Amino acid sequence: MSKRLVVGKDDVSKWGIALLFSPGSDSVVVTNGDGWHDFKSAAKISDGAVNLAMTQVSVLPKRIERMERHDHTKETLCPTNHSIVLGVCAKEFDVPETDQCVLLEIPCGTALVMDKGTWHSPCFGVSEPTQYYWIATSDPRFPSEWIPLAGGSLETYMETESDSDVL
Ligand SMILES: NC(=O)N[C@@H](O)C(=O)O
Repeated sequence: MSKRLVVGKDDVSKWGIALLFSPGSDSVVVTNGDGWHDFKSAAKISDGAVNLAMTQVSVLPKRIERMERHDHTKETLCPTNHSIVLGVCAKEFDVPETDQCVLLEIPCGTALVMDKGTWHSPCFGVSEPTQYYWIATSDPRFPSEWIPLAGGSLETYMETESDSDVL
């Protein structure tokens, strides 16, 4: 069974940066008002105009067969009401290699800003079907291509023991 790393808790710097929307996190700037708390990313999540998308997904277990990547844009993944999991492979690889892939869990209250070129699968719900937002520059000059994993598919499981509450 592939171990999952948890965004906001574990080191995910091979694939991007974690945003932890919580007081005391270096990844955000906090502003407080009467009945509200802002947690704004300390760094820009993009260097260009972006699109906002929502993807509706089923629950684990899922077998990940293919990944895509974008050399022209970072991509930010934001869970809504349930934690999500995806497979990633570092940008140094020409194709996604199964034995170099890692499963990342993105708990509610966090987001993952993937580096340009990071191989990634879609996300799936850890314990429920859910939906997540993603933010990236969509550019018809760079169409997305889903590439088969070299080395066979990646199995994902519902692992309740690692479902994380990082806030
Ligand atoms: N489904 C999903 O997450 N897609 C995105 O990663 C994308 O870049 O298309």
